[in-house]
Amino acid sequence: MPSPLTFAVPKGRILDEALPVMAAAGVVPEDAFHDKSNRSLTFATTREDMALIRVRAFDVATFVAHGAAQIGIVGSDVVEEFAYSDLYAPVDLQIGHCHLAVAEPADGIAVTDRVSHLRIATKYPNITRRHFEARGIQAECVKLNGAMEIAPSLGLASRIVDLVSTGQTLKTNGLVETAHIMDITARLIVNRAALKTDARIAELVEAFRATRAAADKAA
Ligand SMILES: Nc1ncnc2c1ncn2[C@@H]1O[C@H](COP(=O)(O)OP(=O)(O)OP(=O)(O)O)[C@@H](O)[C@H]1O
Ligand SMILES: O=P(O)(O)OC[C@H]1O[C@H](OP(=O)(O)OP(=O)(O)O)[C@H](O)[C@@H]1O
Repeated sequence: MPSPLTFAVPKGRILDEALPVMAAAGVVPEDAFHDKSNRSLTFATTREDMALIRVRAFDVATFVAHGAAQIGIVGSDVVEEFAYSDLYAPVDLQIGHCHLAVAEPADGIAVTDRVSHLRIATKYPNITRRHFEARGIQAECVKLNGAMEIAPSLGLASRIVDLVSTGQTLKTNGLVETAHIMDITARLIVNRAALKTDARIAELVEAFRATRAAADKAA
C-alpha cells in the first residue's frame, strides 16, 4: 500500500464549487463528508490512498506548504498573502471568482490619516502593505479575521482591504470601493517537494488540468 495522501479543502464558500471539479479529477469524498452535523475533520475518499481534510482557508495553505497535506484547493488571495516558497499553484480552477479591493466610507467621514500613512483593517496585511508601498504609502494594518466592513464606522481604521464579489456587503455597510487590487480565483495547490518525489501528485495536477481544459472547451 503506498503512503497515504492528504488533500486539504477549505470548509466555507469555495467548497460547493470545488466538489464537482474534484470529482471530475477523481477525488470523491465519502458520504459522511456531506453531513453538516459530522464533526470529523478527516474523511476517506473513493481512493484508498487518499484522505480529505476540511480546514479554514488560510490553514489549507499552511498544511500544504509544510507538507502535512500534499495537495489542496484555496483562493489565490491566500496564496498571495502567504507567498510560501514551498507551495506551488499550478492550476487556476476558475471557481470562487471575486476580487480584492480597497474601500472607504461613502460619506467621506473617516478617521483622518496623514497622506503618506494609512491605517487599514484587513485579513491580508502582506498584500495590503505591498499594494500601498508600491504607491509610496505606508500602510499600518489592523489584522481582522472577518467583518472588516464595520471597522471604519467605529474608528478602528480609515479604510479596509477585503474581498468583494457582488459589492453588496460594502454597500450595506456604507462603503465604496476606491481601488481594485487583484482578481481572485481558486487554485489547485501542491507541496513542491511532494510534487518532485511522488508521481501521484503530478498525476493529480494533470487530472485537474485536463478537467479545466475540458470545461473550457465545453464553454
Ligand atoms: N464573496 C466572495 N465571493 C467569492 N469568493 C469568495 C468570496 N469571499 C471569499 N471568497 C473566496 O473564498 C475563500 C474563503 O473560503 P472559505 O469561505 O471556504 O474559507 P473559510 O475557511 O470559511 O474562511 P474563514 O477562515 O474566513 O472562516 C477566500 O479565500 C476567497 O478565495
Ligand atoms: O461583495 P459580496 O458579495 O457582498 O461579498 C463580500 C463578502 O464576502 C466575504 O465575506 P464572507 O461572507 O466570506 O464572511 P467573512 O466576513 O466572515 O469572511 C468578504 O470578506 C466580504 O465580506
